[in-house]
Amino acid sequence: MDGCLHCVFTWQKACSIFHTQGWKHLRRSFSTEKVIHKDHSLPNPSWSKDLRLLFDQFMKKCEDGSWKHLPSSECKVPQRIHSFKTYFLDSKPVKEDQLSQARPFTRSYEVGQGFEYAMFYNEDEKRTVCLFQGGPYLEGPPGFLHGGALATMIDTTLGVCTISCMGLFMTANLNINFKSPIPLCSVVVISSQLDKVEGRKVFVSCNVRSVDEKTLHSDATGLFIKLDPEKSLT
Ligand SMILES: CCCCCC/C=C\CCCCCCCC(=O)SCCNC(=O)CCNC(=O)[C@H](O)C(C)(C)COP(=O)(O)OP(=O)(O)OC[C@H]1O[C@@H](n2cnc3c(N)ncnc32)[C@H](O)[C@@H]1OP(=O)(O)O
Repeated sequence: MDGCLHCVFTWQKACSIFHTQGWKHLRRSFSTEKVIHKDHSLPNPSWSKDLRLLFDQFMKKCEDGSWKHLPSSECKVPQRIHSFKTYFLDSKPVKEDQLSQARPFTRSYEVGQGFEYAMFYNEDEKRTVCLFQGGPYLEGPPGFLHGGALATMIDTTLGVCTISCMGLFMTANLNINFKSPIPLCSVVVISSQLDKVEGRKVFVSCNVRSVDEKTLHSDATGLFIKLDPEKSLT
């Protein structure tokens, strides 16, 4: 955990405050108070046995320090958001009343209905694993997970992999092969890794497998670009 901000704070809340109230407010939140928010990446009653077992297995792997659970209380992000401020500080691309409604997409459903997931990060191997259970509101074909919901989790996992390794980036390109449909409410493992860095470009990839690893549901590659402070996003 980075040194100077010893607060417990959700990544999601950080994004929300950052987007709705701006960088100054986010910075104030960190400099004047310790804010404690619920960690959404811990087991809850909606988690299936598979998800709990996998979560426990990965928590065990964390004991020797090789893997790290990435809780909602991750502290690194606000410092890394610093590099974003150039882009958002003075721009108002979205109306205030709309921004006040904003919330992180993957945490915007009731518990158990949408995206239930936990992520783990291995710094040495530059890998991030996401244990994902897609709830009933994420249906695509009857009884199966919507491809867009999987794309969201792939983007998020690759994004976290990139951000954990390299700082703040945005997705420029995402290529997904959907190989086998995912039964709704089942658990899959999204295993991602950083493949290559070329200047501002980071190439990452992942595969999505069933819990027993026998089914390859999907594989994907992503290109993330480090933002150029000289350019505005809006
Ligand atoms: C506020 C942040 C809070 C963060 C907190 C994190 C919390 C939780 C983590 C969750 C993780 C979630 C991850 C979700 C990620 C997203 O979904 S981001 C949203 C979707 N993406 C976008 O909206 C991006 C839109 N695009 C852009 O803004 C820009 O195109 C860009 C910023 C990506 C790049 O623009 P620019 O900086 O001008 O780059 P360029 O100079 O044009 O290009 C640089 C090099 O990259 C190559 N390149 C660019 N785009 C592509 C592409 N699509 N495909 C292939 N290559 C591309 C380009 O050719 C340049 O290459 P060279 O340098 O010439 O070799």
